[in-house]
Amino acid sequence: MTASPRPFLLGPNQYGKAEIRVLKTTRDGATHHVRDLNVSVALAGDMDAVHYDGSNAGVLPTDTAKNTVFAFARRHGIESPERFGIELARHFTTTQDSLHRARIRIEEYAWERTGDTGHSFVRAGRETRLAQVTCEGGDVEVLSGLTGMTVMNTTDSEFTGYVKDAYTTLPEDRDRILATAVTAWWRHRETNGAAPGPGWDDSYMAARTHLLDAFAGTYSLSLQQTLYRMGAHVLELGDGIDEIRLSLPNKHHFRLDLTPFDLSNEAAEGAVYFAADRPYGLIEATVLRAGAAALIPADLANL
Ligand SMILES: O=c1[nH]c(=O)c2[nH]c(=O)[nH]c2[nH]1
Repeated sequence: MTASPRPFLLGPNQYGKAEIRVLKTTRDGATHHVRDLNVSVALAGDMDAVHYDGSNAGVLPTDTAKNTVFAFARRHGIESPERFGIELARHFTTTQDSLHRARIRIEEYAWERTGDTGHSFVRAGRETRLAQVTCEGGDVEVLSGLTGMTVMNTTDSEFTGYVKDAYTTLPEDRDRILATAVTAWWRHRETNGAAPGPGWDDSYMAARTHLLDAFAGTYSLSLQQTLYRMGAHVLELGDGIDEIRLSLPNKHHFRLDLTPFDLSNEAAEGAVYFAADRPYGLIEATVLRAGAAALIPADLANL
């Protein structure tokens, strides 16, 4: 007797351990160094049996994935989020026959030194560094990125000449504040996980600088134009970066009408603004090197 076909089929699936918080210290005499990561492991492969029949024979426990992260931090150290992700992704896919794809997503929190002890730190109020490494069929894809890099220009930004319909009330503005919290992911051309020439940490710092330089250096006619300039600057000056995806919330600052209080409030006078937190415009785009494929998912939240 042949089994009747299943009415419901298993679709795309993955499993793993999310948000493994690991802090690695290294000591250079009295000078200590720290790397503070939040690591998420997502594994995929031959997982029909566990879903259909409850057979765990091909399932590496998520608890083991967590232990592996801690053990690798001790055994290999954490040179950079990208390198650590590559080591982990390769490990899972090369040691377990049932696992065909490993995706390691890492957030790094920055600490700055305080005092002169060599072992005292203050958590930096900076952006969060991001890395994602995907290992599948021997190929390694490395994305680097950042989120929460809040920037503002208090002039050199306008928004005029836009479409006006029956519902448009927005006044044209030739001197507005432009502020955003940058989320960016960029893709490294190398598919075998080789570090870019300057190394992962310097490559990251360079891309961050290029984003900031383009934001500060662009006279903005729209956040869309600023976004494109920021992405293009990273592709132009970065080392081996083919694609960058940016998500820029427009953190609106509305210049107030203070005439009821007999006060003018022009930008040129040093105006007062209402910093609105929502709703916000959300400007998102990928910028690509000509000839490169768009491989970074459009929905960065699901990356
Ligand atoms: O830079 C901007 N782009 C827009 O598309 C837009 N829409 C809007 O209301 N304000 C702005 N600002």
